[in-house]
Parts: sequence; C-alpha cells; structure tokens
Amino acid sequence: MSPIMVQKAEDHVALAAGAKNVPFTYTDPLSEVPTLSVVETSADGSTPIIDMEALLGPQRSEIIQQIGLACEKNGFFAVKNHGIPEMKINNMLDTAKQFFHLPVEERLKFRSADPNSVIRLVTGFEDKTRNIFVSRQSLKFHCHPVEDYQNHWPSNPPSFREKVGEYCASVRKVEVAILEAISESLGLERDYIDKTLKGHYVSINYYPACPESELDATFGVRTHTDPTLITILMQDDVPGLQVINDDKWIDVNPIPNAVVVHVGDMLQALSNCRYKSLLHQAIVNCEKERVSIASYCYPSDDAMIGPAKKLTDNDHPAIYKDFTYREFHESMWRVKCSTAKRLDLFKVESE
Ligand SMILES: O=C(O)CCC(=O)C(=O)O
Ligand SMILES: [Fe+2]
Repeated sequence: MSPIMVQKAEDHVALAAGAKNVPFTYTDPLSEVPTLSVVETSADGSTPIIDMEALLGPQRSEIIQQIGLACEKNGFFAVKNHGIPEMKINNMLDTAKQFFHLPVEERLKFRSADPNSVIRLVTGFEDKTRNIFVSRQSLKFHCHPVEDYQNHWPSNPPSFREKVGEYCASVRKVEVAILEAISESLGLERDYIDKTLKGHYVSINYYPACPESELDATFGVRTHTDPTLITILMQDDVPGLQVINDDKWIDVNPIPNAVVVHVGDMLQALSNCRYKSLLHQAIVNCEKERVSIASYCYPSDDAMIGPAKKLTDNDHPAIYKDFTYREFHESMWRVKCSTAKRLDLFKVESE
C-alpha cells in the first residue's frame, strides 16, 4: 500500500469510530443495479449543451425544445452561460477542499445518522453485498433560503458560510430558470414545477485520491438515480462522473464553468415517464482528489407529484398515482433502493 492509501484508510477508520450511530446505507438487491462494463468517453457532441443566456432572448422556444429533447433522450445536459460568476464557482470549490482537508475531528462535528438533520457529514464505507468500498465523503446541508441555515454550517474554514452562501444563492436562480424551461418543454404552465418546489439541498462531495481497500473495487458513488426533480452538478476539473445512455456507461467529463443538470425521480413521475431519472455513478481517480457540488431541487412535503394531468389521456394513461413528496420520502428510507425503481410503489397497477 502506498502512504496515501494508508493515510486514507486510517482516516476512514477514525471517522467510523467517531460515529455515534451506524450511518444509513442503501442495500439494493444486486439485480437492480446495471452491470454494464463498456465505458465510452463522452465524445464531442454527446453531452447536450444548453446555452442558458439564449433562454432569455428571442431563441427561447428553440432552447426549450433542446432542453426537452435532452431530458427525453439523455436524461442530462450541460448548461453554459448560466450566470453563476466564475469567481463564486472557484470560491465554492476551494472552500469545499479546505473543509475536507481539515483534521478529522473538526469534520466529525457534523456527523449525524439522521437523514433529516439540517447538516450532516457522510463518510466512506464498505458495501458488503457487493464487496466494494464507497469512498465518497460528503457534507450535506439545507440551504434555501441561505439566511435560515447558514448558522448551522461550519465556521471552519472561516470563509465557509460566506462563500458557500454566495454559491447557493446563485445556483438557486439557475434551478428556477431551468425548471421553468422544463415545465414549458412538457407543455405545462411555466411555473407548474416551480410551484411544487421547496428546498434546495446541497451535497459537497469529496473523493480522496486512490482510496484503495482490501475489497474487490473502490467506487466514488455507486450507481443511483437522484430522488429529486432535478440535480445541478458542478464538478471541478477531475473527471469521475459516469452516466448510462443508450445502455452504455459514458464518461461525462467536466466542461469548464458549465454545470450538469440531471433528471431526477420526481421529474420522471411528474412527466409520466417522458423524462427518465438518470442512472449515474462516480469513479475515483488514482492521481487526484476530486470535488463535486450537487444541488438537489426537491418538492415541498405536501406537493402532489403524480403525472401532470395535461400529460395523460387514453393513449398515455397515468403510470403513477398521485402521491405527496412526504409519502415518497418516507417510503424511500423504508425500501432502501437507490434507483428510480423505488417509484414502483406508486405505480397505478400496484393499487
Ligand atoms: O460526483 C459526482 O459526479 C456525482 C455525485 C452524485 O451523483 C450525487 O451527489 O448525487
Ligand atoms: Fe447523484
């Protein structure tokens, strides 16, 4: 083992020993997780790129069509000219790294096994069913409106609250604009999805370089879909994100200053499966640490998430019944499934 690996392994043990409770982990049946092995690098043109600036101009309807097509065919797209200043992005990524470079005791202050806690640190762990080590460490917290949550955030590094707050407020504007465009792409009123929206939850993901273990393989994050309406992912310049498109894994390499938007489970239900929740994972890099910032847009507890009535008719019967986000969220922890299969509980035929 190289010194880096020993250091990371100790780090992991220290984090685990400091835990008050056993961390929550998913235990999907193996059969639910695709085992495709071919990975293609996203060739030029295979990541749809949306120019958000053009959404505000005379080309709006054309861009909305492009967004609709990307959601339907790919389940993800990159967004450039989103309006988040480059400096705020760099500050966010730097602050994230500074936090994860702090001594382990400092980070452990945020450890919590309660998924409803306003902030919690989640650490790497062994997935015994697959004999793999999942190396992602993440700091997850609520952040909308920023002022309501900022006091719960780390005060170390000292710039954390300010820099992270600035990024979160900027990304919120992008979320709203994208959700409006997605609503329109489905032929719904502009604020149809937006008005179901509640919070905004951020996961700062940190992947140490080459955190090998004795197990069969090390993953950054295992294959999953996000239980969100959409997720907006900002990556640093180290590749790691992979998505399934056309039954193949493809690498979605970082595009400088662009964010990646994923379709989540709630949008799959609301669109009556026209847009499918994106299966994705992150791999680890042997030379470099990696940071990504995931902004999860999720509905308020009482929001109804059945298929929009306008999208169903005799030819397109509703696949899901109406359910609230609260019902989905409660079932999500019970079924312990990390893919959109967890929506099956809400299918019309299961009534
Ligand atoms: O780091 C990545 O590229 C993916 C992270 C992710 O999937 C998530 O936070 O839900
Ligand atoms: Fe994800």
